[in-house]
Parts: sequence; structure tokens; C-alpha cells
Amino acid sequence: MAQAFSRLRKGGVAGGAVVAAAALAAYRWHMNETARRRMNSNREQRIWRKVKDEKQSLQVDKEFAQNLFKFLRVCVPGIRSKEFRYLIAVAGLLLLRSYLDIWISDNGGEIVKAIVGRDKKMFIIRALRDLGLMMFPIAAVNNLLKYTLSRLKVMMRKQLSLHFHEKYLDPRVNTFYKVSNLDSRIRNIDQLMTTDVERFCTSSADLYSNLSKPLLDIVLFTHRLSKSLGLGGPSAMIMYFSACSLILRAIQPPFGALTAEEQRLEGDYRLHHSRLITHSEEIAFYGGSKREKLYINMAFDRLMNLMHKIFYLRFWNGIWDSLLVKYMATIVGYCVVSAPIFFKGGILSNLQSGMGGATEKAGSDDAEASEVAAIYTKNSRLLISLAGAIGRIVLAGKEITRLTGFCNRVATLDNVLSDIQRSTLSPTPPPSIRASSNPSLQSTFEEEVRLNELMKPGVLIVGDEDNYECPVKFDHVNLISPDRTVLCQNLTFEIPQGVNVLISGPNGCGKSSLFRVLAGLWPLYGGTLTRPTSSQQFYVPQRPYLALGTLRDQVTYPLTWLEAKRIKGATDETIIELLNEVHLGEIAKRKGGLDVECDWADVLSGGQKQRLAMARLFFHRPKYAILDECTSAVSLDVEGFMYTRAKELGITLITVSHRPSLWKFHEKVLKFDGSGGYEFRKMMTEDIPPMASFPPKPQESEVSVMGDIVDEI
Ligand SMILES: Nc1ncnc2c1ncn2[C@@H]1O[C@H](COP(=O)(O)OP(=O)(O)OP(=O)(O)O)[C@@H](O)[C@H]1O
Repeated sequence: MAQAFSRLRKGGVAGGAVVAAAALAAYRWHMNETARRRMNSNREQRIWRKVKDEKQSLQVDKEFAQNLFKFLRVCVPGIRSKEFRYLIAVAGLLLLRSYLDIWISDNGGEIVKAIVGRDKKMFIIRALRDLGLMMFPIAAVNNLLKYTLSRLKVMMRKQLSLHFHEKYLDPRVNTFYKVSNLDSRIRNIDQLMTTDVERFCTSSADLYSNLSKPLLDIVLFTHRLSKSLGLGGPSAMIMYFSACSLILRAIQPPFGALTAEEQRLEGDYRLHHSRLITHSEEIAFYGGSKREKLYINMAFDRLMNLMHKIFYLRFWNGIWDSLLVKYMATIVGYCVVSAPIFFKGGILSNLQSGMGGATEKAGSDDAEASEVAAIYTKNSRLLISLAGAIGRIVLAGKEITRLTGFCNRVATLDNVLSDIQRSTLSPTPPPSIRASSNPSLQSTFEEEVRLNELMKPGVLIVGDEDNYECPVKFDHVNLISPDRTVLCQNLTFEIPQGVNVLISGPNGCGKSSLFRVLAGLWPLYGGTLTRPTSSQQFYVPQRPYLALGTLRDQVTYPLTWLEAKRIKGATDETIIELLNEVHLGEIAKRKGGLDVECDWADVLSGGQKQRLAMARLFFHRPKYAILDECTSAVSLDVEGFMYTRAKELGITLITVSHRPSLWKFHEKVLKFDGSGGYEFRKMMTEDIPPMASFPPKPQESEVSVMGDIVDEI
């Protein structure tokens, strides 16, 4: 600062201003960083507390076993399934590999014996012929095992993903909407559906091979070793490892809870990125990149901090693992193998007799030395393999702990999706509540009772496909938002076909919510709702959704082109005609025709998107169309044409719009007052805004519609 002032004095105002600006910028950066760090450390503490709490719930217990079994049954659907065949193939290959390991140990022993005994012929047979021949099957089995295991993981993932897709994209329930809009239990479902499902399958398949092979190895190697060392050697090793496993379990950090939390933070970080992509244009217009960077960096920092913590814990845990399971185990192993050799006497003869009378020839020292070398080589290899097998089982404990984390995440996903499905398909009344003895809570209690009364599940009557006359009818329905705010009570009105209705009211009064209830996105409370089938009603939002694909696919959405041809008899000519009607024919030509695929949401302007949505509506020709501010970006003449065309096609319109120019196309009005009240009545002349706010010269078609309405009124 002193320098800044001296510069100001010496170098004049400009230099001083630069230094002052730089100092201010540095100060602001420092403050931002400090604020960010402070927030992070608070959040970190919360995360750490959560991990510790979760440690209790993420145990290898009955619940974990039940969940694991449930999902494994989904991954491997039955004994006739392809997945089960692969499971058996993996088991077979593991068995084969264990036998090959034993063969390698035996052969190694023979080779050492041949070298120490200077037996050239034996060396050529064992080292060159046998090993040369066996290396092909050994390499094939090892790599086939890897390949089969990878295929098994992919197949398991496919089954589990399809299981979740079925629930998530259930057309009767619209779970994908409800899980992110009405349920707060899951914040980042994309992370769960992709990464967590994959990790769960990989982890459980790895565990299958990491547990089954060592178990098999233990049986085989113990059997082999007990022949030469007696049961004492293998038993000593097993006892040592059992003690290790107890120690390691006691000192192991809560890796299951940490894994679950890491996945959650990974999802959070990803969520920030996907939000940035979805709202990139709005954010860019606001110049919000700095703020978004702060959010993204914070989410990333939280993830990194947790990962550093996990790495640090793994480091210490890894040291204990290596010390106990690797090096101490090797020392114990050496003791076990060498004991019979050092305490020669009866034990060596016991050893040698275990070699199938091999010692009969051992008269000379040389012969004895080569025999001992052969026994030692063979036994030490077997023992190393046995130690490795038991060690893998001990370390598999860590893998199981990690699996509890993935299993917990997948179980949460499954529970939430099932809950949403259940509550939509068979809604239950809210649980009854009991009065509190505390008088100050009396009013809260009364409010709860009132809400519970209003939130009784309503009755939905859906007309069948052939019932073309089925109206839209609300009979004493309560409009209640997901946060239990009552937007409107006892909503009662009927919209017969051919009567267009305009819905008006202040912001936030529940206009769009009415459509959400009508479409089944929000639960139905109170009375009875009668409506046509979903295919007979069509929703056109303000920002229409454009799918990936061709322009043709946009018009026929949600039908695929094949379905559109089969169900609606669509042809390219129909599509071009519709595009021309909404003045998009030129765009189609300019972009290369109907077969060009691109991300139309980026290519088209707001108004063009709305016109495309109208072409889509005309293509489907539903009985009812719900238009939610869907012409806000098109010019008045195009808007007029669209409404007239819809009427010509026999589509009954239910419109939400603040544009006065649209009132004339409707016969009835549903007016919300914003405080829970509403009125439903015929459109009056005085409802229609003054002609001055209309386009100066209405189109011919508009005049006739206008005439009809004024006549009727
Ligand atoms: N997913 C949600 N969870 C909780 N409350 C919601 C949710 N969606 C909407 N709401 C609330 O429901 C109320 C009605 O919302 P709605 O979208 O129906 O308003 P609107 O009348 O269409 O308003 P506008 O004219 O501004 O579009 C609002 O107060 C809104 O905050």
C-alpha cells in the first residue's frame, strides 16, 4: 500500500489507479477464496460427520446381505440365463487355473531337483518339453478367465441397468419426472444410474472371483501341503491369517461409507456441469461464468478433499495390509517350510515319504540335497500360493466394505424408484396424526388435519381409446404442490370437446400445476378427474423439447418414424406439408432435408422451436391440446393461423397465456384469483382486451374466428 501511495505521488494518477485496481482485485480474490475455503471446511466437517454416522448403517449385516442377494438375482436372472452360464464358466476356469498352479509348483520342484541333481534328461523333459507344451493352455486359461469375467461384468450391468430403466422410464408413472421434481431423496440420479450401477456390478463380479478362487486354492493347497508337511503347516498359516483378519478389521477405516459419500460428491460435481450445459445460454447472457466457476470449483474441492482423505487412509491401511498379509506372512511361511528341514530327523523322513517314496533312492548326500531342494521348492511355492489365497480372502474384506457403499447407493435408488411407482399406482391416504398435549402446537395440529383431509387420494377416470366424446372434467379436485401448499380447493369444471378454454391468473397461482395434475405428473387429491387417454391429449410447452434425430423425428415425437408410418400412415410429403404450414419448409431445405441429424435445440431459434411444436401438434391431432404459453415467441399472424388451424383439425384447446391476442380464440375462461379461489365461466365481451392491443390488421381467417366467438357471446 505504501508503494502504491508513493507511486500515486510520483507517477501520477494513471499508475496509481492501476495499482489500486490491482490491490482491490487481489483483496477481492483473497476474500472470495477465504469465503470459499470457509464454506468448504464447514461443509467438509458436515461430510465427515455424515460419513461417521453412515458407518453405522453401512455394515456387513443382514440388510446388506439381503440387498446384495436381491440385486444379484436381478443381475443373474436364473439358472437358464446366459449370465449363469458365464458364472459357471468363470468357476470352471478358476478351478482349471488352480490345478495349473499346482502343476506349475510340482513341475518347478522337478526342475530344481533336476538342476541340483545334474540330471540333464530330466531337465529337458520338465523344463523344455512339459513347460513348453503347457505354456499355451496356461496363457489361454489366464486370458480366457479375464475375458469371461469382463463379459460377466458387462452382462450383469446390462441386466441391472435394464431393471432400473424399466422403473425409471415407466410410462404409467413418469418416474424420471417425479424422482427429480417431487422427491428430494436423490439429487443426482444420472450418477446412480450410470457410475454406481457399473461399480456395483464390477465390484460384485470381482468379489466373486476374489473369493471363490482363493477358497478353492485353500482347499487344494492345504490338501497338497498336508501330504508333505502334515496338517500342522497349513493350519499354522490359516491361524496366522485369521488373527490378521481380526486385527485388520478392527483398524480399518469406514471405507464403505466413504465410498458412498465419494460417489455422492462425484454426482454433485457432475450435476453442476450438466446444469451449466443445460442453461449455458442464459448463464452466458447473465455473464454468470464467474459465479458458476465458484460453484463448480467448490463441488470439485469437496470431492478432491474427500478423495485425499480416502487416499491418506488407504495409505496407512495399505501399510498394515502389506506388513501383516504380505511380509509377516512370508516370514511365517518360511518358518513353516523350513521347520521340517532344520529339525531333520523324523520330520524329513516324514516329508520324504510324503513325496511318494522318493527318498528310497536318496543314499548319497547329493541325492539328499537335490531331494531337499525339490521338496523345498515345491512346498514353498505351494505355501506362497496358499498364503496368497488366504491373503486375498483377508483383503477381500476391504472389497466387501467398498461393496457395502455401492450396494447402499443402488439400494437407495431402487427404494426411491419403487416408492414412487407404488405411491403413483396405488396412492394411499396420508398417515393419521395424533393431537399434541402441548396447547401451542394446537394450531399446527389443526392445520395438519385439514391438509390430511385435502390430500386424500382422488379418483381418476380415463376414457378408453374409442370413447371420442370423453371430456376433461374436474370434480372437487384439490390442487396441492409437492411442498404441500394448497393452490386451489374444490376445483370443479368441465371442458367438453370443441369448447376452447383460456386459463388466466397471476404468477404462481397454479395454472401449470393444473396441467401437471391432468397429465398425472402430480398426485390427484380430493375428488374425481375424468380425462381422455394420454394419447388423446397433447401438451405443448413454452420451450418445446427437441429430441436428437432428424427434422422428421421432431415432428413425429414421441413416435418413432416407423411407428408414425405404421400408426398414422405418415409419409415424407405429410411432414413437408406440415413444416410448410408452420413456415419451416425453408429451414428444412436449407439444412439439407428431412434426413439430416443434428441437435435441433441448438440450431433453431425460440420461435422456430415453437412452430415446430405446433407442427408436431397438427401431426398428432389429439382431442385436447394443452398450450402453455406456447406461442410467446411467434408473431401474431402466425399465432392466429396456428389457433385457427387447430380448430379446423378438431383439436380442443386449453391455453395458458398472458397474451391478450389469444383470448378471442376461446369460448370459456378459468380464472384463478391467486388466493385459492377461481371462477369458470363463458368468455365475456369485456374479458377480451381492447382491439388496440390486437395486430392492426387481422388475417382473414382470424376475422372469421373472431366473428364466430362474438356471435356466440
Ligand atoms: N416441483 C415443485 N415443488 C414445489 N412447489 C412447486 C413445484 N412446482 C411448482 N411449485 C409451486 O407451485 C405453485 C404454482 O406453480 P405453477 O407453475 O402452477 O404457477 P403458474 O400459475 O403456472 O405461474 P406462471 O404464470 O408464473 O407460470 C408455485 O408457487 C410454485 O412455486
